[in-house]
Amino acid sequence: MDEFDLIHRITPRSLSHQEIEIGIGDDAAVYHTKNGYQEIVCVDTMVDGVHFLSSHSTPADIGYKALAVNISDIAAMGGFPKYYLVSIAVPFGWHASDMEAMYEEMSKLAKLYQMDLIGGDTVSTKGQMVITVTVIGEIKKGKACLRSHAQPGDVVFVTGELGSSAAGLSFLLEKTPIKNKAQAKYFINRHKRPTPRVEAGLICSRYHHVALNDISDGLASELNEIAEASRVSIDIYKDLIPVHSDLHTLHTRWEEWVLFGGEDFELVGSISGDQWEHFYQDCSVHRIPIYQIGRIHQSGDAQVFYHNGQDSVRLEKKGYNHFKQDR
Ligand SMILES: Nc1ncnc2c1ncn2[C@@H]1O[C@H](COP(=O)(O)OP(=O)(O)O)[C@@H](O)[C@H]1O
Ligand SMILES: Cc1ncc(C[n+]2csc(CCOP(=O)(O)OP(=O)(O)O)c2C)c(N)n1
Ligand SMILES: [Mg+2]
Ligand SMILES: [Mg+2]
Ligand SMILES: [Mg+2]
Repeated sequence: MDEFDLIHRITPRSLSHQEIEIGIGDDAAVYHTKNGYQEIVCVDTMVDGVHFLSSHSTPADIGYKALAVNISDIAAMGGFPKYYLVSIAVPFGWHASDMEAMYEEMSKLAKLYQMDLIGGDTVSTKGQMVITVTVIGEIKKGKACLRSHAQPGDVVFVTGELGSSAAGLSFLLEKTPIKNKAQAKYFINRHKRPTPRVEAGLICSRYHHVALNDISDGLASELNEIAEASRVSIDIYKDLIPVHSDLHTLHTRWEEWVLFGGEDFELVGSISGDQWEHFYQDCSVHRIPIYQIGRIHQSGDAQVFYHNGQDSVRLEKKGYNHFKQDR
């Protein structure tokens, strides 16, 4: 595999955005920015053995998820994605065809949002595959949905079922036995191919002072981030959290998947009570699932409470933590 040949092969033949002056092919990309908009930039890295297993995921799966998780971070700001850059450390065993399959899948996902690949970096590694994707998006000035926007009285919501990605991972890692192949396939797909909630994020950005976060590390962790950034407390109710109807049949510890599993890439956030009904209808019209799961409360210290019938427990900021895994 030749590096320059590879770059040539992955260079897009056409671009969706006229604002690009220089894409792939020079020392850096150059594009024009629009008046009245702000740019949003994020980057997330995925590592073989930590974020995926190359023995269980195809290059296409890996490429898809590396881009999707970054689009999800743009969605979690209420923005829309425009450009992406891909940096890869390629293990010696990989073939040009693997790389092409990976880029092809990213390009398919990018097309759904008219995103353009404008650069990246390619290196070899004696170690594991590492892929880092940067996404640049846009949002109307002052409309970003910040973690610090939650206010006492707000309704807390999520955009879809939680725990399904963790269930899929559990099947993949053979921690949960597969009894029904079609069922396992559904959950594994939720894990490998999350759909970033771009449209939901865009709707959120049209309302006043919405707080948002995407669920990568787990509901408990993301809610604690909102509580800390907004200096509020949060109450959520077990019975209101949307989960797949089969989830509880898969494992006795399914509730841990819901609260701490992560990688569902749904959005969790809050909106004022007086906007809630209108917002809910707006989402319904656009066929975006939205569920109220709790309320924001005034508080001196930022805490998250999980109510289960008579019981209520404090949800700690635990979930996926890179430096607290068994190594
Ligand atoms: N190594 C790093 N250097 C600088 N900033 C970082 C680094 N790692 C994370 N951040 C920043 O810390 C914040 C939280 O990161 P992270 O938890 O990865 O966000 P997310 O879960 O939305 O991907 C983000 O603003 C991110 O840009
Ligand atoms: C092989 C494997 N083991 C464990 C996991 C679970 N896992 C890995 S990283 C992660 C959290 C999300 O990744 P992170 O890099 O923290 O994303 P960010 O919060 O920055 O978006 C989870 C739940 C996985 N996806 N694959
Ligand atoms: Mg991150
Ligand atoms: Mg995020
Ligand atoms: Mg992220």
